[in-house]
Amino acid sequence: MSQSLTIRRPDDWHLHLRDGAMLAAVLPETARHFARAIIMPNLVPPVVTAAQAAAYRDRILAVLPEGMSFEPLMTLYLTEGTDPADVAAAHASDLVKAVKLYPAGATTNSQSGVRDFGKVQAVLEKMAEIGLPLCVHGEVTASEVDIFDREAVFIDTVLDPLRRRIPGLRVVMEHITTEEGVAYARAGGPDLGATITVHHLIINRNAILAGGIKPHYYCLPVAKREKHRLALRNAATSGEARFFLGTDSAPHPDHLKEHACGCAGCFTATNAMSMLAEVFEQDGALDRLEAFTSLNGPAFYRLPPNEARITLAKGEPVTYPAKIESGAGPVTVFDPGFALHWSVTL
Ligand SMILES: NC(=O)N[C@@H](CC(=O)O)C(=O)O
Ligand SMILES: [Zn+2]
Ligand SMILES: [Zn+2]
Repeated sequence: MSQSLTIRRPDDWHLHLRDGAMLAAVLPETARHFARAIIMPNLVPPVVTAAQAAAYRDRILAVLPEGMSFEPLMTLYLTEGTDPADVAAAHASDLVKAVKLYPAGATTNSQSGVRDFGKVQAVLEKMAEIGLPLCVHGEVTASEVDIFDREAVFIDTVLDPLRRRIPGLRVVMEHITTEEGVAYARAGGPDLGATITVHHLIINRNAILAGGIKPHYYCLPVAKREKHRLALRNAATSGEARFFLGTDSAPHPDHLKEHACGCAGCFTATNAMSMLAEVFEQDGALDRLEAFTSLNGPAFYRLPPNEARITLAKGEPVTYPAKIESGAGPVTVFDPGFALHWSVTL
């Protein structure tokens, strides 16, 4: 018997589109299935001001293929020099949907991020006042903290004190990877959300390190032990409003992934929905896929869910390209390590 599932068109609440030829190459991979996405601002140089966000939005829309519709939801990269008035104006004009906090040095292109939180207190207070969410890459960067502990330590030593200092600040814990992240998100009120990637639902740290080093499974935050993957599966498939999809699809050309100092990031835009349907089916939770991909994110961001629908159909194993061409060389599509049977049919 063939099976199919119709859900509201999904959105991606954490996406890297890059710029130039890479942008043109990866945008259709997302726009094929997703109506909207929160666009990460970690370009070089970063998207710091409202004017830069408006220009980036125009560059994205300029390379959107004929016949595709897609709405980029822009973000600003928080720096110690960010002007609260510029942030408020960008929000008031409806251009910007969130501000992104990168602790300096935490991840790809985060060197302009925050070192001294005292310097961003005023802008965070302004954001709390106007209800503009702060998207947080939640890892400490101290070299003495083990890389597998950096998320849990961040929650205790940075995120929780920050939320206490600025009551009412709306926060999205981006790409959570630990049971501590799940528990903290669950304990927060309606002003706290958390995105979960597709790849962190599928791999644990063995995928990166056992049987030879696998650079295409390396991302930040790095995948953790199996118990953490299971906690993420439980959260994503629970239907709980605070958890929603942010793929963190993060393309890097293969020559920079397969490198002595390989870049962090998994490229999942191409097969994200097929992988998610497979994962939710494995967990007997297909009836909660729509909440995760299409309902909980808009509700957190106070946007209407999409009216359009997509249909996923189950059949013979799906074929998808192993790599896409990017102008900067091929980009490997994330390989979940098992066959996918669900495809987006319309
Ligand atoms: N997730 C990643 O491993 N990489 C992201 C940055 C980020 O989201 O931390 C990137 O921009 O490549
Ligand atoms: Zn990040
Ligand atoms: Zn990211």
